[in-house]
Amino acid sequence: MGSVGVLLLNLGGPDKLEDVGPFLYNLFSDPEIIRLPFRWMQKPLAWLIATRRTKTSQANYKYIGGGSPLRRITEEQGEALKAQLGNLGKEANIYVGMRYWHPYTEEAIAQLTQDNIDKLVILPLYPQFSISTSGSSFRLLEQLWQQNPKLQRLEYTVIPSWYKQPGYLQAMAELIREQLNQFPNPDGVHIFFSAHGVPKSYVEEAGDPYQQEIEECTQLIMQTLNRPNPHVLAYQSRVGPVEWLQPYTEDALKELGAQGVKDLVVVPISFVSEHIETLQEIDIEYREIAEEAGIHNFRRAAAPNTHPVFIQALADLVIDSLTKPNLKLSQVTQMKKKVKMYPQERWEWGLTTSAEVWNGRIAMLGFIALIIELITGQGLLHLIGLL
Ligand SMILES: C=CC1=C(C)c2cc3[nH]c(cc4nc(cc5[nH]c(cc1n2)c(C)c5CCC(=O)O)C(CCC(=O)O)=C4C)c(C)c3C=C
Ligand SMILES: [Fe+2]
Ligand SMILES: [Fe+2]
Repeated sequence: MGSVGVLLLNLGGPDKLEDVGPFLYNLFSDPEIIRLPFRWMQKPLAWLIATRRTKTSQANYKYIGGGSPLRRITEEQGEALKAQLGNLGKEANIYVGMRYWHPYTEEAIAQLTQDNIDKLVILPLYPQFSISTSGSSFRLLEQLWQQNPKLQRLEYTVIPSWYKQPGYLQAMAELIREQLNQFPNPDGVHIFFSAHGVPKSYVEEAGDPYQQEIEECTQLIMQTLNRPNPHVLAYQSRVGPVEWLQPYTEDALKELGAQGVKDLVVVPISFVSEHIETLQEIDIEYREIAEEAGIHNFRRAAAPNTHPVFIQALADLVIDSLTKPNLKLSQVTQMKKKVKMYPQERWEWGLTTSAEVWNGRIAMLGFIALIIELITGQGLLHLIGLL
C-alpha cells in the first residue's frame, strides 16, 4: 500500500474570546445539535441563541485562559500518533478536521486531496458514537464526498466508535489509578464517571447508541481497573429546555454528599482531551457543588490527551482498520430507529407524512412564540436562559 492519511475528527473550540460567538453560531446551526421542523428556521434561531449565550460562555472560557485548548491538544495528539505509527513502521499523514471551528473539516479535506494519499482512515476522537458528535461529522463528510469526484475515487475506511479498544481502557484505568493512589484509603474512594449528556429523545426516539456505549464503556473501564471501589455514572453539560439523559451530574453529586461520601474521583469519559467541560465545568462548578454537599476530597482524572498508552491505542486502531474490510460513511450514518410512541409521534429523519403533520403544527406554534418573544422580550427561551 502507498501513503496513508488519518483524518482526526473533533468538535473544535474557540481559540480566543472573540471566537466564542461565531463558534456558538456554527454549533447551533447544526441540525444534529438542534433539530427544527423547517430548515429556514435553523440559521435565525442559531444566531439568536448564540448571541444570547455568548456572554455566559465567554465568562466560562475566561476561567480557562480565554480560549479552548482543544486545537492545541488535538494537534499534539496528531503529532504523537504520527510518531507512534512511524515507530511501528507505518508512515502516515495526519489531518485534523474540526466540526465547528478551525481547522475546519473542509480545510482538512482540501489539504488531504492535494496530498494524493492512497488510503484514508477516518478516526473520530470520540470513543463513543453519538448523532450529535461523530454522527454530525460523518454527515458533513458524506456531503463533501457527494460534491467532490476526487474524494469519490479515494479509498477510505471509517472507525465509528472505539470505546472497547483495550489500550484506551488501559489508559483510562491508569489515569484513574493515579488519582485513587493520592488518597490514604484508595479502595474506599467513590469513582464518579461523568459523561457528556445528550437529549433523551436522541436515544429513545432517534436510536442514538450513545447511552448504551457509555454504560458499556464504564463497565469495561471498571473491569480493566480491577479495584473494589464503588462507582456511579451521571451526565453533565445539559443545554436548553428538553430532558437530557439522567441522572444529571449535579444531582448525583448532591445525592452522594447526602449519603456521607467524602472522597471522590471524577472521570470524564466522553472526550479524550481537556476542554471547557473538564477545566471549567468539572474543576470549578461541580467541585463547588460537591464541596457544598460535603464531598471535601474531590479529585479528577486527567483526560487521556497525549498519554503514551492512549497514543499507542490510537495507533493500534489505525493499523487494525487497515487490515479490516472498509467501512463506508453511508454505513455509519444510518440510524437504527427505535419506536417508542405512537407512529405519528415518533422521531423521523427526512420528510414523511407523520413528520410533516408534526412539522406543520410545531413550526406554526414555535414561530408565533418566537415572534412574540422577540417583540416582548419575555417567553420560554428567556426563561431557560437561551435568549
Ligand atoms: C462527547 C462529547 C460531546 C457531546 C455528546 C456533545 C453534545 C452536545 N453539546 C451541546 C452544546 C454545546 N457544546 C459545547 C461545547 C463542546 N461540547 C463538546 C463535547 C460534546 N458535546 C466539546 C468538546 C465542546 C467544546 C469545548 C471547548 O473546550 O471549547 C458548547 C459551547 C460551550 C458552552 O457554551 O457551554 C455548547 C453550547 C449540545 C446541545 C449537545 C447535544 C445535542
Ligand atoms: Fe457545556
Ligand atoms: Fe457539547
